[in-house]
Amino acid sequence: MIKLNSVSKRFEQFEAINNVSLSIPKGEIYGIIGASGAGKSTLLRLINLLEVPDTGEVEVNGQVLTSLSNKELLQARKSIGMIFQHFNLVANKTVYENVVISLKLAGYPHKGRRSRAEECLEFVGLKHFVDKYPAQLSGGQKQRVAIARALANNPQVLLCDEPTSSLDPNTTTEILSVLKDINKRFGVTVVLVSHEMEVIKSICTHVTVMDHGQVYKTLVTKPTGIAIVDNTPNYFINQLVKDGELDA
Ligand SMILES: Nc1ncnc2c1ncn2[C@@H]1O[C@H](COP(=O)(O)OP(=O)(O)OP(=O)(O)O)[C@@H](O)[C@H]1O
Repeated sequence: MIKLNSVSKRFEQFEAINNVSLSIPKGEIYGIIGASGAGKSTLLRLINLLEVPDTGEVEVNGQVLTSLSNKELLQARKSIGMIFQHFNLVANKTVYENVVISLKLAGYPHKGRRSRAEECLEFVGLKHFVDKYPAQLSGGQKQRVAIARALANNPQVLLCDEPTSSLDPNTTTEILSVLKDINKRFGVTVVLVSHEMEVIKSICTHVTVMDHGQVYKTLVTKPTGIAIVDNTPNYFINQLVKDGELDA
């Protein structure tokens, strides 16, 4: 369970998050949507204290993060993974090194690091990519590496900041399937920030609509399921002909 109690965050004079209270139930896929600048990313970053609130309390898995010492916070953050729109991989490190980094930082026992990193890469379907560099991967593959890295320390929560916004529809489908699988198999609570309505509707069971730094409304939703994307040449031609754009 994640709880925000009357949380506010200012950037200079600008109130990016204004007195937000929110409860995110354990084991759910929770969406946050809203217009650009509504405060979605800031809200997400407040959950693991990447942004420190000016006022209010943040509680994750029964721990009030806002009351912890820096050392205790580092420990608590092990149970909160995060992925980003632009993947944030280290360019001069291999796929394997990018994943093992998070194990090293968390003080994971040296002996088990390789097998744990490989296990996570296998889960995201990239076991044979261990020696590649980020530049040699597609966007979807880069996001899978980032997911493997986020999963390495067995988090209970996965924060996702626009994870599919740089990806094409087909790859978006793949990544959403991975997120859903993580939620189902490991019971990880997924918090998904996106401006893409179809993404939010497809897998979320609860959705908060943000507006001007505040919660506008929270709804319990029924996931519509992940759309299968047809990317055959004939699909594109049929769409173009149907729309009258092309003389077949
Ligand atoms: N580090 C910062 N310094 C100054 N202003 C910031 C900072 N981070 C966010 N803001 C401002 O806070 C507001 C909310 O930003 P945020 O990124 O949370 O919105 P968002 O809903 O995620 O938008 P988008 O969909 O465009 O990413 C914006 O007006 C933004 O310019």
